[in-house]
Amino acid sequence: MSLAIGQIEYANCTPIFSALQSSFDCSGYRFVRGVPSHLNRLLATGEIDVCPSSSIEYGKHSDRYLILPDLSISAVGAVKSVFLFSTVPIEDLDGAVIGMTTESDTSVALLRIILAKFYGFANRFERTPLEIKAALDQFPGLLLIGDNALKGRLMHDGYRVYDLGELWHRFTGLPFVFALWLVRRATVAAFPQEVATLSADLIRAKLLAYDSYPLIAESAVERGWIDQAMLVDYWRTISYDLTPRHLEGVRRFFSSAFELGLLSSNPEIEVYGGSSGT
Ligand SMILES: C=C(O[C@@H]1C=C(C(=O)O)C=C[C@H]1O)C(=O)O
Repeated sequence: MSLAIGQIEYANCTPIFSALQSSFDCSGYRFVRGVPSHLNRLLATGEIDVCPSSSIEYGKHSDRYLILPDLSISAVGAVKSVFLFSTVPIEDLDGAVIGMTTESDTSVALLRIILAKFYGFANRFERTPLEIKAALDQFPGLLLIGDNALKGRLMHDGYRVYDLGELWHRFTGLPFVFALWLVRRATVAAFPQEVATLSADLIRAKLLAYDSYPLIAESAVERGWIDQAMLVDYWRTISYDLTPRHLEGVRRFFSSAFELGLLSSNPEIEVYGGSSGT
């Protein structure tokens, strides 16, 4: 038996996976790479067991998952990789059709919440696989996440750029949790010891990574397109923790998504190991 672990192929996941794979026994794991929206589907159908998943995936199928403790991909303010790029000021986007990446599930919901609830706008949204320039020829606004957002910022300077982590924080004062580490309840029942070991090792890997960003960045694959100092700065911007305050952010996000009809229920938060995080 091996646990199938989803591995998001973005720079934000490099530190924890590189620490896990270099310092812990991974012989019992199979790593499945992909973008978040694809991995969310594999987790929902049981093709993988554990994954740093779009946080809204927990809200959609909370009956299937538990949340691994002390882990997330979050930001307290700017996140530096979830951007609304636009050709006009955000204040002028009321009524516009906004393009959105096909790779995200959480940030697309966050953008809807920000524009509808915080700005009071009525927009339509269209998923698009187009690259940034072609998309912004067609739409006045475009949501990108992960490496495409980082690259978009580095390689194009003619657009306005709004950081969704920063907008969320400005309007709520709370951290925003983009990803939660989710484990299938069925996997916990079938392989309790393996899940306990993985959960503990991931927390240790996170702490190891916190102490070794410059070293990890030296040989990271992302160095082909981003320099070491920027990569380290990006990782230091992200919060990989899951504190009670982060969980407050998750609850606010879920209740807003529920109010807008983006979730069919407002789920209870259940953390693996029994804590509700409060
Ligand atoms: C901060 C980020 O967090 C992510 C955003 C996700 C989403 O929008 O669904 C999912 C996983 C994370 O990779 C990012 O990708 O830039």
